[in-house]
Amino acid sequence: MEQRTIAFIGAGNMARSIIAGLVESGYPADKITAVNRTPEKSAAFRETFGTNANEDGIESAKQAEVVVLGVKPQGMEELLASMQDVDWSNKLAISVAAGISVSRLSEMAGTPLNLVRVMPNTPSLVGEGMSGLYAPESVSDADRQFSGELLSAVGKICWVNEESGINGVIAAAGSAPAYFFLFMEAMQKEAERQGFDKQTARELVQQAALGAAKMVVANPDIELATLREQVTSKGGTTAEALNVFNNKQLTETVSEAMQAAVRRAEEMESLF
Ligand SMILES: NC(=O)C1=CN([C@@H]2O[C@H](COP(=O)(O)OP(=O)(O)OC[C@H]3O[C@@H](n4cnc5c(N)ncnc54)[C@H](O)[C@@H]3O)[C@@H](O)[C@H]2O)C=CC1
Ligand SMILES: O=C(O)[C@@H]1CCC=N1
Repeated sequence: MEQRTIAFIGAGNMARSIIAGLVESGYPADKITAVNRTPEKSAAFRETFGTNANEDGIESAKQAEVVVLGVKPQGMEELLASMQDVDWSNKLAISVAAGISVSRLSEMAGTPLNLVRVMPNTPSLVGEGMSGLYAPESVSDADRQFSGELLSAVGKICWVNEESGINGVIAAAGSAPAYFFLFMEAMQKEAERQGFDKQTARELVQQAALGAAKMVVANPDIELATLREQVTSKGGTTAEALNVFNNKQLTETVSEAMQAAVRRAEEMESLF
């Protein structure tokens, strides 16, 4: 892929996941700058990943060809307002923030940004990210291609044609690792209750999750329902467990949870 200088401003959990995946994929660490207000946090990027790192978002943005805005949505307005001296005209900006539109980000910057919105997720850390991207028509093919390749270096990508599609990506992928972690946490707890030590309980659960995910990936032509049925012997144990999930309306609960994530993203659009 093309190698441009990239500054990650607000290098926290999400930016760290992308940076780790990028460096692991062979992107030159010296083309990456991680900026965090806390010196210990920025130093950790230098030490762990060999990237440049500092606490000066404005200077780093000025020097970079690509600026990834990685702060929390609550901090975005303050960050962009502090960057009035940055000449955005020849830069590609990438925002990973939930709930802030392209037009709102430009308003915060006080100038029309050449901006791609990305909704990544933390498995980017291990090269298994899933990112949704949205670019307004004004973004060039070269910048679209670069953004797509950047996120492809840390996982899979999909483009959405409407900006509202980003909120759907949040519900199905951005927030989704947390759903699976919660499910696994609950399973680990119960396995411990049933007598396994913590480490064994975790191994039982994580390996089952990994195996299930790998089976899904390895069998794109087999419906998820069929994979489920293959585990479920008539009159057996799985059927009993699934009955409990169905009686407690797991499917409806999952829908409600995903809808709540979308609603919150929409709400944030009016807050920030
Ligand atoms: N954590 C996740 O799984 C995902 C997060 N996102 C988005 O990523 C963004 C960041 O989220 P996290 O990484 O979880 O938050 P975080 O709190 O871990 O990272 C943000 C970092 O920015 C630093 N920071 C704040 N203001 C700064 C400034 N003016 N200059 C330099 N550094 C500054 C903070 O010290 C913090 O370390 C959010 O907008 C969120 O919507 C998107 C997809 C997934
Ligand atoms: O919880 C959040 O708002 C962010 C966006 C997707 C994952 N984390």
